[in-house]
Amino acid sequence: MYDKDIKKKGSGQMSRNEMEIRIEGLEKYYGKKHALKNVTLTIPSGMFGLLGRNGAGKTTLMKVLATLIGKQGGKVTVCGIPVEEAARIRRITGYLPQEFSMYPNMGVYEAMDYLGALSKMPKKVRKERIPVLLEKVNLQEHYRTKIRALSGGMKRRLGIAQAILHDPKVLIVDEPTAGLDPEERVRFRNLLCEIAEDRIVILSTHIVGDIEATCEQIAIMDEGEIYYNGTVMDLLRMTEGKVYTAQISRKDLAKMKENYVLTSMLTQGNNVMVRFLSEQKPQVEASACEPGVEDAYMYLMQEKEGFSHVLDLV
Ligand SMILES: Nc1ncnc2c1ncn2[C@@H]1O[C@H](COP(=O)(O)OP(=O)(O)OP(=O)(O)O)[C@@H](O)[C@H]1O
Repeated sequence: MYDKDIKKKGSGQMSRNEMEIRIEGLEKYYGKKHALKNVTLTIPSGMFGLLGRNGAGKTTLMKVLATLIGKQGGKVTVCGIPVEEAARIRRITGYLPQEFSMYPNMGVYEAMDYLGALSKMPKKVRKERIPVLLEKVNLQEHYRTKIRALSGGMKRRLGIAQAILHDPKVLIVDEPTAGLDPEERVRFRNLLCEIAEDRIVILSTHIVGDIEATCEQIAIMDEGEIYYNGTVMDLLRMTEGKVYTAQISRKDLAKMKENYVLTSMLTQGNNVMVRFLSEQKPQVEASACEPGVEDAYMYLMQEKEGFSHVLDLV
């Protein structure tokens, strides 16, 4: 339901404690499947990235925060409100799920207006707010366009507009850039950064580039557990001095793969430019280089699972 108090008490007036999500010892099971294992995390305001491969538990965590599913153990508060108080949380939270679909036969403005009416937003407020939001997501020229006729990127942007229609303090976005072309992906990330100026925005993704470009604070999840929580800068520092590049001949590639975790390869004629991880100075002729988030992620997974398993990720 639309909460008039949100207008009166903007996020700018909230105390620091109120503008964070606290998760302590969170446990979630689907039957016997242990999907979240003792998850402890504090999410501050701004853009927060949740990175992990498919099945890591990201969607499950997002759904608990959005009060779409319950939990079995632990304590979770969103801006000071316990997740058990679902109605209060929903008033301050916007959610864009992985599979987002919205009334395909309605026009863009019509659908937004309908959603606003459903949440009891007064007509006057809808008339003021919807045009501002559609301009923010760059759909101002598509008021009458039927939703089914929008491109994937436009639909995603409309998804954001509907998720922030009630001016939530928290926006949760699950895997938003999958399937978008590079231009749309950049536009979408920039939009999220803008929205995060005075909110908590959680971006869950398995695409390292999305995190690298937008988030200062991140968490890395795997098999229901948090393996890293901190700044991107600190994550990169962990991998400093462990990333190398080398030009090798194609015939040496198999051997290289046996000995090192390769984080990228670029074929150049009969040669291959490889980027790889090595704790010590490698035996092959190679130059040290600055780590990127992808290198750091692979390094972390190698630490966690051992060399042979991480090869499956490449
Ligand atoms: N409703 C469900 N019933 C049973 N198991 C589930 C259910 N939903 C998710 N799981 C399992 O819980 C684990 C975590 O799934 P989750 O969807 O949260 O991961 P994810 O990181 O979001 O991955 P993806 O990006 O593929 O959605 C997976 O092993 C998944 O198979």
